[in-house]
Amino acid sequence: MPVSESDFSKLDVAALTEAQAEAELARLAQVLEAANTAYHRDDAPDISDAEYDALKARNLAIEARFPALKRADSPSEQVGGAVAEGFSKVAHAVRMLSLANAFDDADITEFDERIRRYLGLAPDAPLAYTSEPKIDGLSLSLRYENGQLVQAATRGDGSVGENVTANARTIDDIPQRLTGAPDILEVRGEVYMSHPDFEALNARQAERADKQFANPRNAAAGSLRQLDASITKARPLRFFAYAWGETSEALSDTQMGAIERLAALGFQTNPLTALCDGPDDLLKQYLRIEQARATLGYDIDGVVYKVNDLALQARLGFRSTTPRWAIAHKFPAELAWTRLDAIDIQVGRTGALSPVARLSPVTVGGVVVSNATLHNEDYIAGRGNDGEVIRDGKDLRVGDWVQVYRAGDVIPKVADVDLSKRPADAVPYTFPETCPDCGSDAIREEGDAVRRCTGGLICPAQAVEKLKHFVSRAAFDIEGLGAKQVEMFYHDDQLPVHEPAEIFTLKQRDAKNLTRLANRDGWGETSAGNLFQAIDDKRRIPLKRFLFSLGIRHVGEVAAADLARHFGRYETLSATLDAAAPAADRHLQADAAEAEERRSAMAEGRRARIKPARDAVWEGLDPAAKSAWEELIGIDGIGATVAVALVTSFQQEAERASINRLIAELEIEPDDTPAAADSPVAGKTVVFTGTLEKMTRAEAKARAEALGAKVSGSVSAKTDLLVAGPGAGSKAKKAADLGVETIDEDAWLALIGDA
Ligand SMILES: NC(=O)c1ccc[n+]([C@@H]2O[C@H](COP(=O)([O-])OP(=O)(O)OC[C@H]3O[C@@H](n4cnc5c(N)ncnc54)[C@H](O)[C@@H]3O)[C@@H](O)[C@H]2O)c1
Ligand SMILES: [Zn+2]
Repeated sequence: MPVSESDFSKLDVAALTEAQAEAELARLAQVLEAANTAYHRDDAPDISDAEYDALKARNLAIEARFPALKRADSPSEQVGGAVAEGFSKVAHAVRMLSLANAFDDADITEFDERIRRYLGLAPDAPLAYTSEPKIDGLSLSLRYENGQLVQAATRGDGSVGENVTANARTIDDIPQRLTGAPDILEVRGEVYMSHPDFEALNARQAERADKQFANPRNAAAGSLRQLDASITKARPLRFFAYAWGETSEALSDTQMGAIERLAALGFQTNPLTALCDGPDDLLKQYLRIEQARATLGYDIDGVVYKVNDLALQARLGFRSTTPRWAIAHKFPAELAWTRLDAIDIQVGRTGALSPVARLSPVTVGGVVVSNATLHNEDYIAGRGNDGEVIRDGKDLRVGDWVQVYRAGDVIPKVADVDLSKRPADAVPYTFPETCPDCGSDAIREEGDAVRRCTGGLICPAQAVEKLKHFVSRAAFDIEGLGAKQVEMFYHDDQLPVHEPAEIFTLKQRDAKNLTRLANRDGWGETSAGNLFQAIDDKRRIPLKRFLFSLGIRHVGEVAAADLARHFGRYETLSATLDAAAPAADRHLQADAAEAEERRSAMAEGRRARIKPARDAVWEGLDPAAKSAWEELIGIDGIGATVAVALVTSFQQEAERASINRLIAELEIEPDDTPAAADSPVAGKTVVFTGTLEKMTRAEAKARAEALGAKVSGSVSAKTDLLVAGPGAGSKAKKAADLGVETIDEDAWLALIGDA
């Protein structure tokens, strides 16, 4: 496929023409500038660090291939972002730079080779480095004159930073006064926030309905860069010193010596700082620090290596934005190791027992992760959905050292386990065979990876989840009655709500109670009155919302809307479900018969005869049941799975009784698509087949439905019209057999007035 001009952002750098490269550099300059502003100035990044790093690397690669195209405002020449408004500016006596990045082992060997070349050192000449964690916070420069802290500044764009002196004075780790320090000393390091402090801050913010911080780095940056220093004071910030700017006399002649001197002056320095004698040693230290990452209690995003000898550092000097004598070896963005502290079982609305990993918090891809899904019992045991071996068959145990994986916005997963770190007393996890909530048997049906509680309505966990679903946004959406309130009423002795119908009897029951809701703690006349009013407002409800709110397995918003559109009225739907019940049974029997046939065919070494096996089961079924069933599964978007789930819950006595109690409280609005009445296809059942050339199948369906037609997936006696494009097969034949009118796409467009 030819790549259009606007698509070359996806092109390989090696494939770019000069013109494309120029346009791409312009695009990258703009995108990176916006990302820098969001990240550095507003402390609210809108792309992930990995995405940012990839864009930056792409920019560099294009510049390397087309040096002449490098822009005056090239992102590779810039550090950080501009000073935010409201702060006074501080010009740095010595620029505050960034660090070059390394992502794999080869980058580190190259780093060492480059330095040796630059200095003219033989490959075997000794060359020592320091290695230290790369703290994920923001850098700060502290200026001391005659031992007094006189100024604190952020990095800003590297040359000019923000004056945050008053803010820095509120941080306990930062000494106000030094003894025995050079007359002029600029100490540089990282301001950061610990995990527990970060969590407590976000909890406090939530209580005040204030903004949540995505990760400790953003929280630290947002807290330090406050125009009102009393806000900074209330935020528990910390500081690690690891570098220096202007000094009136040298701190030491080595990096390590300088760090020790800073520690002696009263600064916090990182205890994992170590001296290494070459790339191999650096990589060992990298692994050590990566493994320690989850237990540090604060975020690090890599390991920094620096040439130890300060005289050599001076000879190596700087590129435009980074020193030649240091490099940041970054951790992979989406992976992190941490401890599996516990496995909890959550019971869902449909009874599914879902195992959840409770993890020691670790930041992965810019987000703190403390929970991850473990899918189901097979996954914990090291088996995939089809019984295949996963993670080399390694199971997961409480206490294990596990690798957490997170990509984009997906729920974090546990990807791997390090058996060498398994505690001696770790035992295989036994998945519960009873519901942790109600004690009912939890069983696994054949072919289902999930174990389910059989308690149904008597299971509190299921009941509460069902209620939460019932009041959710796309369902009844009752103002003032969210997940929290539902949970509260579920456990309330005076005014309990155990099923949806009881929501609608709250007001009436409350009136009979000695202590009225309005007189309870946290409530008043107004709030109780508002709640009852909001509930009354939802007594009239559109059919599709009603169906969705029932929380029947497989019946999501789309299926609910399809059903509502097809049946129009609740009574029609429920009558069809009742009529179809014997057929749904047969369908399940046919599935069982098919499985049995497959098994015996396999054992007998012959080909399975699926169709005859299934067909035999259907013999002698009441035609009314069969036609109701066919109507159901003929609805576009509704398959046998949905149909069985629907019929089963409507046949389940307790559940049906609960639905009937609910209906008694409601007025269900029939679904009649507006503007449909005057269309020639309104009320008609239409089937599309073959290739449509002027529209997609989805468009055709949406358009037909907007005009009040019902779109079905299969041809039956109830079909009014078949629209057949080229390649129409069995459906066209069946329509001809049944005498159903068949037209082509153009005739269809003419009929609905779209030609
Ligand atoms: N998501 C976004 O939109 C976005 C935008 C801009 C930048 N970023 C992220 O910010 C980072 C780039 O910013 P950068 O230029 O500050 O580079 P950097 O953070 O990768 O490296 C330089 C910084 O590391 C810090 N550091 C921590 N520990 C250190 C130590 N022991 N020794 C020396 N320095 C140490 C210093 O503050 C220094 O300024 C990248 O991780 C990038 O992904 C993200
Ligand atoms: Zn249960």
